[in-house]
Formats: sequence, C-alpha cells, structure tokens
Amino acid sequence: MTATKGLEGIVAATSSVSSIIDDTLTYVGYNIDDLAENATFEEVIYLLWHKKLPNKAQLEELTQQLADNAEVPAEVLNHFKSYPIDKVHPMGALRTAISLLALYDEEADVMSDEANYRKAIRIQAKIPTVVTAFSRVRKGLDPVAPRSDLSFAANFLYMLSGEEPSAIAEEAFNKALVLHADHELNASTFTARVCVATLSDIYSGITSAIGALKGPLHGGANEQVMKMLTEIGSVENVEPYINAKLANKEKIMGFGHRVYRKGDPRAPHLKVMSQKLTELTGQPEYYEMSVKIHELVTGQKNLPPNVDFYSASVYHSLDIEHDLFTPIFAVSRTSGWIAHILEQYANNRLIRPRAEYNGPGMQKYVPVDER
Ligand SMILES: CC(=O)SCCNC(=O)CCNC(=O)[C@H](O)C(C)(C)COP(=O)(O)OP(=O)(O)OC[C@H]1O[C@@H](n2cnc3c(N)ncnc32)[C@H](O)[C@@H]1OP(=O)(O)O
Ligand SMILES: O=C([O-])CC(=O)C(=O)O
Repeated sequence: MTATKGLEGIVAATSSVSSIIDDTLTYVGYNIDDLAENATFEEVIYLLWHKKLPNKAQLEELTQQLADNAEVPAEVLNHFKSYPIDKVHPMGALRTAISLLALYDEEADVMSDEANYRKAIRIQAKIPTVVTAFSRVRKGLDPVAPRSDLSFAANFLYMLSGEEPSAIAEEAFNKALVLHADHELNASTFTARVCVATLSDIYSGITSAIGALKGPLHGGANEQVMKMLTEIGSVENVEPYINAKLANKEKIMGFGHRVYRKGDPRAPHLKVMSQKLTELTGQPEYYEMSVKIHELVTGQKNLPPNVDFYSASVYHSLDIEHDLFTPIFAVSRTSGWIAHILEQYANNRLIRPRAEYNGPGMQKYVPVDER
C-alpha cells in the first residue's frame, strides 16, 4: 500500500454537481462564466440541489421557502453573548452556531429525503442571519431581522449594515455568491461527504465542512489576502514585500491551486469586480496592489491567482469586515455542501480509505515502572 500525499489526483467520488475539466468549471453542465454573468444565487441553489435550473414557479417557491426560514431561534443569537465575542473568530462562532441550530431542529436526526430537504432549506436560509447577527452583536448592535422582499444577496448586505445595498453592491455580492457556490471535491466538501457517509445528519456535515473551510490553505485564504494587502499598504511596497516572501519560501495567499494549472476561471470575474468597486469607493490602490502582486507571483512562480485573491478587495470595497470574508464563503458554499450531502445520501457508501503505516515494527509491551 502506497499513500498519495494529499490524495492528489485520486478520484474519490462520482458527482453530477460540478466539474473541473481542462480548467473549465461547470455547475451541472453550465459554465461558470455563463452563470456569473446571468444567474441569481437563488437559481444556483436550485440548480445544485435539483440538477436543473428552476422555472419561474419553482424559483418563487424556493425564494419563499428561504424567506420563511430565515429567522434564527433567539437562543442561538443569545448564545453569542455567552462567550467573549470580541475575541472569537466568526468562523469559530459560525461552526458552533450551526451545530447549535441542530439542537433547535426537531428533525435534526430524521433521515428521510423530505426531512433532509427541509433541513437543507433551513440551514441555507439561516446561515446569512447567523453571520450578520454575529457581526452586529459583537459591535453592541441588535441583529437586523431578515426581509422577505429582498434577494438573498441584498438581504445579506441589509442584515449586515441595516441599510438596503445599492444595485451595484447587490449585483457584485450576488456574483461573488454564485462564483463560490460549489467546486467539485474541494477539502470542505470532501469533509462534508466523509461525515455524512457515516449516515450522520446534515448539521454535522455542514459543521464539519465549516471547520475545514476555515483553514488558510482553503477558504481562510481570502482573509489572509486582505491581511497582506493591509500590510503592504501601497503599490510601491508590493515588490519588496513579495520578493522578500518568495525569497523566504513563504506562500503568497490567494495563489496556487491543487487542480487548476492555467488558472482559476473564477478569478477573472472577481478581478473585473475588484477594479470596478475599488474605483467606485475611491480606493483604487487595493486593485492596483492586487494587480502588481498578481504580475509578480505569476511572473516569478508561474502561479495564477485563485478565487480567494481578488475576492478580498471585492469584499473590502463592499465595506465588509475582513474576518467575515471566510464566513461569507461558507454562506455561499453551504449550497454546494448540501448538494453533495444529498448526493452522498442518495448513493451512500462509508468513506474509509487506508493508511500506509510508517511507524515502528512489532514491539513488546513493557510495564510502566520498567520503562
Ligand atoms: C478556495 C480555495 O481553497 S483556493 C486555495 C486557497 N489557498 C491559498 O490561496 C493558500 C496558498 N496556496 C497554497 O497553499 C497552495 O497553492 C494550495 C494549498 C492551494 C494547493 O496546494 P498543493 O496542491 O498541495 O501545492 P503545494 O503546496 O504542494 O505547492 C506546490 C509548489 O508550489 C509552491 N506554491 C504553491 N502555492 C504557493 C503560493 N501560494 N505561494 C508560493 N508558492 C506556492 C509550493 O511552495 C510548492 O513549491 P515546491 O515544489 O518548491 O515545494
Ligand atoms: O477546489 C479546491 O481545492 C479549493 C477551491 O478552489 C474551492 O473550494 O473553491
């Protein structure tokens, strides 16, 4: 038995949710470029869960179900006040809150297709409320109740700031949600599938996935990109900063990918948005720094930017706190996690690979006082 480090190149599941073939990303056969330009996030949720785009009535039904389930039990929101909220990373709070939500869902452990779909709706509907409420409670503000007349994207920004977003902000945020929704067998999705393949419940699957997304080699990279941009501070500082990091063999966050070689097809969309939004908000230096970093890292290391790179300056321009970038990724990716969880249940087998043992050979037990 020979291990493949990081399971590189191993095909571990069949899936019809999304595919990456020759650096082209599709959701259920729809090119991400097409969806990014045209689809609402609500349509993408339906697409991923039902494997087809909704007609008008189906879309209205899903939108209504999401609106009807967006409220979060007061116990979950009050829970934020029971720990030192200003010292807690929102991804930790989110991981705990999703786990806690399960305790207020009477169907948490019911394993029928119908109950699983109802729970899917509840989780997808509530996760924006949880993330935005956390952000407000830690600032001493009351959570803003969700509104049923706003789109998923607009409602998130509204619950965060208490103000209706501009059409440009709504469009940009919707596009970011569409672009982050699914990505084949990435680490967090694989985590979710491993969890539910034991026939554990959806809440456990999503909680586990949030834990995996949190890491800086995965979804946590977008916050690290923003940290880097903040540290660099000006276009003139980019070159010495990046050269020093590369000379030191440090990784540049937001670059590289296990699957893409020529480039992540989501990055160009985010690059365009970054340029537009940073100009609009009078902070073009964030785009200019990003472009300079891009030129240097791709030029010197042949590493293209991934989805996390330009999303940082996009979210920053939308006036979103930097440590909420990864929770926002989770809000979007929940749609993909759920699609994969439902797919796993529909054709389940326990996921249990083997390990190549490299420890000591056979040993004889020695009593403690003889060691
Ligand atoms: C949504 C997402 O999850 S997208 C990815 C988000 N993560 C990041 O942006 C973090 C930075 N990037 C990385 O750490 C990696 O590129 C990963 C984790 C995305 C992919 O990792 P792997 O496929 O395991 O590639 P691995 O880490 O082995 O890198 C291969 C080589 O490229 C180098 N490399 C990879 N990414 C980077 C980077 N961002 N900066 C500098 N060098 C890098 C490695 O140092 C390594 O070089 P070596 O062969 O000389 O040792
Ligand atoms: O696929 C991956 O390994 C990481 C990624 O880009 C994503 O999850 O969107």
